[in-house]
Amino acid sequence: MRTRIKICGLTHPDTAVAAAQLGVDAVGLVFYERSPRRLSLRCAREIVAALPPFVTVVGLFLDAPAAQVEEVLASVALDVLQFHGAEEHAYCVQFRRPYIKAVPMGGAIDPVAYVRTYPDAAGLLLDSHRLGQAGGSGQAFDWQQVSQDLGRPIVLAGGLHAGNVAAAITATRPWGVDVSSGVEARPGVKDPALMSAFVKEVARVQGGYVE
Ligand SMILES: O=C(O)c1ccccc1N[C@@H]1O[C@H](COP(=O)(O)O)[C@@H](O)[C@H]1O
Repeated sequence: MRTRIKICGLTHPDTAVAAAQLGVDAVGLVFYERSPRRLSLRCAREIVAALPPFVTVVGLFLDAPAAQVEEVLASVALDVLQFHGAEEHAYCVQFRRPYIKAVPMGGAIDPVAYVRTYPDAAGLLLDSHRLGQAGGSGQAFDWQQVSQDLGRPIVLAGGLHAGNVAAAITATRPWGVDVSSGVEARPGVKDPALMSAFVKEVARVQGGYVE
């Protein structure tokens, strides 16, 4: 099975298109106010308008008021919602969109509990933050924590980059990988060369990349 790739925190149409041309499956747009990758609605619409078809657009929110999520949904064509905070199940389902729920793998967290709490999540995104922290730290967590099949698509995140993603995939066999800071020149600015190296490395570890 091919490991899907999401690059998160795109802030410019050109880099979003570059990501699509590299073959990524999904791009993430950040609507968390305290993130250096946070987008205005106008910028988000410009990115979506620039993308070719068949690229999933994921909107990242962190404990946002429901009205804010609705406001974004009313003007930006998001395919999937990513909830990265302490959002409860009833909150996540109210938008009637596919969603993925971030699991804070820092500390003594049992991801199985999240499978039960979010039975209709399209997938669980395992990130390295602790419960109550924001996530997107650029730090990896101990992949040995992902030792069992959760019976749900897993997106591995947290501190991934071209230098460690092969080991991460080998250790956890995720449905997909998600990277943000590991392909950036600086916070909020993606580096096309780092994005390319990341995508090539994912393909290489699966024996699928031919230059
Ligand atoms: O990108 C952010 O600024 C962000 C802010 C708050 C929560 C999550 C955030 N990003 C997501 O965090 C993971 C891991 O990111 P990284 O590769 O370790 O930088 C990823 O899903 C981002 O989408």
